[in-house]
Amino acid sequence: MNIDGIPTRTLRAHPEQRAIDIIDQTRLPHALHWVRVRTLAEAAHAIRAMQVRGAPLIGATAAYGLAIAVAEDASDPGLAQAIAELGATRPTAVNLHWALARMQALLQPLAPAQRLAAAWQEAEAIAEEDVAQNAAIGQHGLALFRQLQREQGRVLNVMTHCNAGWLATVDWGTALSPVYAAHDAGLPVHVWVSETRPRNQGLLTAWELAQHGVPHTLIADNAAGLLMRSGQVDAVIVGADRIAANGDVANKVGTYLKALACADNAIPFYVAAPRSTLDFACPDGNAIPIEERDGDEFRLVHGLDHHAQPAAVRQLAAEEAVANPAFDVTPAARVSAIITERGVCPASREGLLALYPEESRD
Ligand SMILES: CSC[C@H]1O[C@H](OP(=O)(O)O)[C@H](O)[C@@H]1O
Repeated sequence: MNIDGIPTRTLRAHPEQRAIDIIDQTRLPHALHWVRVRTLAEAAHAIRAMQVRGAPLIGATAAYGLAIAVAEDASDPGLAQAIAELGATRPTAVNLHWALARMQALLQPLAPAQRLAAAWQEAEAIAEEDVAQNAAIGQHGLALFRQLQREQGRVLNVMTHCNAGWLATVDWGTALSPVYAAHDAGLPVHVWVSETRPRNQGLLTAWELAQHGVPHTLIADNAAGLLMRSGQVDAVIVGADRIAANGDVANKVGTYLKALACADNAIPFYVAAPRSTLDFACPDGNAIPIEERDGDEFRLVHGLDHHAQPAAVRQLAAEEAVANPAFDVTPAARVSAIITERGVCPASREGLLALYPEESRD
């Protein structure tokens, strides 16, 4: 897709070379650098090191990573090893595990010789579904924004947290898809971009929005409450890494605090996510694994010369001195609505099953 003529697709497949190109997001916003992924090890590294990040993009990359792995070794042990290696990269985003389970269900019954073509085709299907679903999320979210903007009668001030833009998906984004749809429709929107520590995905959102000329303001995540209490925020919209069957939402750490502040200021709190983020087998937020990442993500300030890092700082920040949970859980009661490709629903089991009746276990 192009927004304002700027390519916004984050993953390019090269079936003839059995490889994919991805944007190395650890180099953004300073440099837009594409990396070719040719092996299972490179695909696993890209996810683990967050060269690719964002729940839907992680899922699509894992699907292609499995297709690349099958080109290396299509045997049953090879398939099992590749699924295990990719599945161990990051625990919270269910999209990764959903994509691997879908690929495994397709490939396991096939003879090894049939697996490569089928794997590549299914990975492409997963990627294209993500594009279409995120575009639909944009339209459903746009309808909500139009209603809010009519009520305000001025520029709509929307806050987001972390990056749930096109960089976090194969295309369009989830939380930012309604923002792009509004921008393209001429609906006046301004975005408060809440920064996230330690990986600074807020800068990715600011970079994206700047590419498209969408008015935005980057803020420290802790400034959100001040803006909400002073009437400068009309809605908050975020992505998700896993939505449990009861509507509890796992997302970048700091999301829960936004939802609490929204409740205290009567501001709607929306979560935008495609089907691959919904986990109907996960009963509630307590069952969602929260990724704990390496403390060096806090200790080392990227962009500076690591070697200049004073030894004393590293000594002070000993192993046990740093906790680095990458996500938190927002209870369904603090979520105003979930925006999916099938429409908008309450954050509840009933609400989700009304949109996805095929998932009912009754
Ligand atoms: C479109 S969902 C994006 C979701 O993923 C981000 O996490 P990470 O950057 O660690 O992969 C964050 O939670 C976003 O909301």
